[in-house]
Amino acid sequence: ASAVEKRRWTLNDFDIGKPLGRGKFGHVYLAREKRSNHIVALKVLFKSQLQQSQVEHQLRREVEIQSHLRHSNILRLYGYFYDQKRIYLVLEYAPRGELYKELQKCKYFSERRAATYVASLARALIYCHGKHVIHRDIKPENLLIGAQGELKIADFGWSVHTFNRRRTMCGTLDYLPPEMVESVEHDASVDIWSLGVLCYEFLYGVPPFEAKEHSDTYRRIVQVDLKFPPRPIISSTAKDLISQMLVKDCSQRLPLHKVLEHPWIVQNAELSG
Ligand SMILES: COc1ccc(C(=O)Nc2ccccc2)cc1NC(=O)CCSc1ncnc(N)c1Br
Repeated sequence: ASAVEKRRWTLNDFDIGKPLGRGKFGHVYLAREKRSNHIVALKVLFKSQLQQSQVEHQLRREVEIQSHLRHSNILRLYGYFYDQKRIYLVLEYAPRGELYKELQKCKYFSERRAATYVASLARALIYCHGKHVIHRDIKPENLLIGAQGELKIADFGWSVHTFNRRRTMCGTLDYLPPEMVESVEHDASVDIWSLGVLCYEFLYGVPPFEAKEHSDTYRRIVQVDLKFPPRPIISSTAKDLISQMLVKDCSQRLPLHKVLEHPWIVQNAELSG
């Protein structure tokens, strides 16, 4: 049986360790599954909170989606169990923690590090789209770092299967493409836009359409008001890739497999990344 084989887990199957952070709707703890000694992250969600936010169906869909996803750049959801008041998610533990903290610490990443992350995210999204799953909420807060420094997409709180494309507004505005901000039909190309926003933020330390007021961010997104600051100095190939992903017409955005062939990625991404 695998290290964390899926059985009817209860809380007694785990030794609970330090708190790892406050994820969406709940707290996350380091934990060890007693039988296998396997280290995991245990996320505790309160049923009452899920009920009042009407996200139980979302969680059920997410658990269903995650059970079919196996990719080194996607954080595993090994399984779940519940008791009277709580639902517990047994998650893969990412030993090097949260990417956004790393970005805050470094201010911005080198072009090699940014390209390595973008390449691994592109591969993870190609894998998801191949399974008709769009993520729709790729942002630094949802990214973790594995033991070898590799990126792990960690929260599918808003993912949907493409056949039931939703118009719901979700997550912060910064990462949403025009079609979601204007809440019209959207498809897998939303993840290409978000990857472009992420690439910009990895290189400059701030998202491209950031503004004080929500309404200004909204306007900058729908107008694709993309500007490249003079500092830090970024290569023209990096700007070219970002400009090909942050395109208003979703059918004109650079497809993910073309992202992996772009000169900036080919010249800068570490293969292992
Ligand atoms: C596959 O990862 C998830 C899958 C699902 C959900 C989730 O809450 N879904 C959800 C919750 C309510 C309603 C609808 C969806 C959340 C995560 N992941 C997380 O919350 C990340 C927890 S923080 C952490 N985890 C590992 N190693 C670390 N070092 C850290 Br820090």
